[in-house]
Amino acid sequence: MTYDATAGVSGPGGTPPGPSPVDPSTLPSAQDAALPPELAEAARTLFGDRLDLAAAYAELLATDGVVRGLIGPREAPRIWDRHLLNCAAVAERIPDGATVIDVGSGAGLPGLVLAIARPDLHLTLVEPLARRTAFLIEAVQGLGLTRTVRVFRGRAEEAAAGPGGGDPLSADVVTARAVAPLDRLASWCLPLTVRGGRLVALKGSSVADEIAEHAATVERLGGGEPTVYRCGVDVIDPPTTVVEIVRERVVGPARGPRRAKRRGGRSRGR
Ligand SMILES: C[S@@+](CC[C@H](N)C(=O)[O-])C[C@H]1O[C@@H](n2cnc3c(N)ncnc32)[C@H](O)[C@@H]1O
Repeated sequence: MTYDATAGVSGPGGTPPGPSPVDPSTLPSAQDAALPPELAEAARTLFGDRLDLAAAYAELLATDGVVRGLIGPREAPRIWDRHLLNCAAVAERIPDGATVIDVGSGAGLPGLVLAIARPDLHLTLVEPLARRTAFLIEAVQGLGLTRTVRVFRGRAEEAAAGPGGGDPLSADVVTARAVAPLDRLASWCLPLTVRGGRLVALKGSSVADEIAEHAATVERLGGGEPTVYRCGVDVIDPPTTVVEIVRERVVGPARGPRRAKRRGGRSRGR
């Protein structure tokens, strides 16, 4: 596990080996990441004057991201609607100047997209896999986001415990997309959230079933009632569905069965 507060460089030769060599004729091109004209208005609304930066990230995903096996080749032509716009819409749920931890960032979704759309946020991208964090570090540097984004290599549970015996990571908002079912997500993400802060999980159409199944566990973990919001209404179609859970109570780690207390207070050694 490494804690990279400055999004340090993965220099030439420093990148772990990716998948086996690819036939150059099948390599994705920057063309695949071109913003489709029908999405241009939504992209301008969501990224404003950072649209060029979003386009640079789209290109990186569609080329390097595909070659290094971080996203599937079939995703390249869908990068804007399924990934960038879908994730950027969630920015409306995040308060000004908030600290944000994105758990299971993968290739930077939604964390890097939020950093691009919202320069007022401070983000930590939490991702355990070396190949992915190498890509993230390079992307953060290449896109000029080192002032507001850092990359933590490790699992959410390790970040919450305090990396290398240091301070635990925490943030006002913890985001996650396509990482785990709601019960596991809450157990990983609520400990990373400040009290009164919230988990914002991007979910699909079956979110109501997931909430029904896991609400009791979420409550036990100190979470409030899960609430569903639709983001980007009238901007993207379909809007992005998120479920939010406020960390209402700080619950300690699970303990074993309680021992019966002795009468008369603490026991004395004999
Ligand atoms: C299906 S990918 C989704 C990546 C990205 N969020 C997206 O939407 O494209 C799930 C990611 O979660 C990461 N992950 C799995 N368990 C994790 C944990 N306990 N803590 C942090 N990340 C985790 C995986 O390494 C993987 O990159």
